[in-house]
Amino acid sequence: FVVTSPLSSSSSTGLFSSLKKDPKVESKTSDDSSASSSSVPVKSSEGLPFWWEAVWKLPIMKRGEPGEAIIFGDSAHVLRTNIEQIYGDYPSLDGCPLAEGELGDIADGTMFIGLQQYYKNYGSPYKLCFGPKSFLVVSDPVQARHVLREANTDYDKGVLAEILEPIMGKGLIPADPETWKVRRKQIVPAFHQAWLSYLVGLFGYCNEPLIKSLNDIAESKDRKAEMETYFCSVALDIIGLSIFNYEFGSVTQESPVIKAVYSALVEAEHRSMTPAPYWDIPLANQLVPRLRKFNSDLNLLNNVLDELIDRAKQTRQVEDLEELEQRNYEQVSDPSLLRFLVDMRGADIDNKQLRDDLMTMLIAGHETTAAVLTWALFELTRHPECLKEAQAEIDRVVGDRTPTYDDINQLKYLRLIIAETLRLYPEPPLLIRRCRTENNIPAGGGREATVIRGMDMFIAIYNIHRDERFWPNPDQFDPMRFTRPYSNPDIPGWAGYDPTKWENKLYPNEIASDFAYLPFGGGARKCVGDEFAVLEATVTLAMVLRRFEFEFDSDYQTADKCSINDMPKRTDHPVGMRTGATIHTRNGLHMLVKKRLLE
Ligand code: HEM
Repeated sequence: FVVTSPLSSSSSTGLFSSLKKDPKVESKTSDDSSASSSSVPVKSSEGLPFWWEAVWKLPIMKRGEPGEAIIFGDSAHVLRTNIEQIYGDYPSLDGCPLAEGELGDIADGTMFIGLQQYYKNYGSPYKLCFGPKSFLVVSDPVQARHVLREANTDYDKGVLAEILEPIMGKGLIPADPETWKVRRKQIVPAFHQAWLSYLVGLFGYCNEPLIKSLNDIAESKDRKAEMETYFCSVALDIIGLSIFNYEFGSVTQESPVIKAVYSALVEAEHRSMTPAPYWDIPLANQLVPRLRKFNSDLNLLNNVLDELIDRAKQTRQVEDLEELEQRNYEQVSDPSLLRFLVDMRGADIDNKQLRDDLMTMLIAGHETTAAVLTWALFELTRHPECLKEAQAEIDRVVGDRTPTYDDINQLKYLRLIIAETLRLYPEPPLLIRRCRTENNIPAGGGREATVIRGMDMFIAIYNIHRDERFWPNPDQFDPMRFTRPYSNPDIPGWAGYDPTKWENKLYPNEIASDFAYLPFGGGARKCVGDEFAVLEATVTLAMVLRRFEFEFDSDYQTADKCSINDMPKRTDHPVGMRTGATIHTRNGLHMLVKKRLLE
């Protein structure tokens, strides 16, 4: 979930610098939305000195078997990549061009936008070096499908796992393949239908404090609300109650535990942006004030989770999986996912593993949903016609009731709004992988490439979602696009988008789009909380949009800023975009709130 950007210390000269302007590469304008793999031909290997291929191949011959340390392979690759760059006339034998451009394009906290510009110049995949690291950037559905589904066992979470391990331990996201296999099998059934149906009511309950707070704001003199913060709070309350039966109450109060959650999130984000893992240096955790604070917050959080786990274990009632899946949740005093995991027969999990699972869920399921709610409200406020249609649907289906599971099924337009928001603002915008063994990726709409063992990779979901070869008018907010089929015969191996393939599902998924739409990833490591998240976002939007109207707070729209209707990726945009683990606003979503006049 973390976008790594180990950029800040890399200089723009010297062996390990690769980002400089190349006058030979003609930049397309920033409005171009498709990439052309032919814009930068990969140099031919004909006429090469005999030693070049030997230099390139030598480190590969020395690489060990999957599962062994990969440091050598990785360093060797970087060295080669840098040699390729310095002696620019030699081809890249893995088939990928080396991206060159202004460092500022990706160093300002919006890395995914810089990567999109390189994609327009270089196609997919291209290679990027910063500091002592190099990454392959994949921006093609056929290639993404290959890495995530067909060759998924050849890849692991690499640098992401290294960053998250101190926080999430062996939770599902950073877990090594062996641990992951066991835990995934036990966690997936916990997201069963009876629980999800019950949760819809619980989501409604968690939204009540938000509705009350917005009511108070609407009645106040200035009517101002920073909605991103409110959505973060409601998402935290929902995760707390549904995953481990803990009431954060964060919409209405602050507490040391809530602060500790945010500290963990901020630290995960900070680490993702820091080139040198100084937290691994001996004694750093005792001496660096920032790390001392983080460790004490993490301890606090771990203690809370340990206590909840102990309590759940003390009251353990072992049941078979089938019995658990048929629980009548209306009569259960603790409906949490923790309870399910503890009660499952045969799942005698140690406390540390359970804590890692809970922490992972807390972090993975909180900011992501808050972000989709924030950007949905942002886009709906910019598109009043969509907002009106959504409100008419909510009035018709739900009215003043708390939504039920059946209601969510009928709120199709609202779900399309959520899907379209996730297309434009994927959370996270990049997936991270590391190659465990040499692998060839297919050309798709780009070029074939050989990925060597140890190579780090970004799968740039943001680029795929905003490419007009897969999504016509890609920057346009158009929820109804998911009702129209689309194909593009120019992309070999891409089956196109077929709306009939997600009938009876909650959202248009990666199967219907043949991996051109990946809001929840795809393949074996696909999000386990996808339906949970769509239900949660639909309930929250239904309850909020039924009762309130919003307008942008003009205090944030000053003369020196561009219009609210411009692309939020512009740095002078009043809302703006910034990458952390997810796409945040740069300046907050400042709104004026008004009660809705209902007939
Ligand atoms: C809108 C909300 C959400 C979005 C956009 C989202 C997105 C994603 C994506 C893209 C992945 C794949 C990561 C990868 O392949 O590297 C993922 C994995 C995961 N997500 Fe979500 N997620 C959301 C909500 C949730 C919720 C609510 C939960 C739990 C309650 C959750 C739990 C997880 C877990 C445990 C994984 C790791 C799965 C594995 O590796 O087996 N997510 N999510």
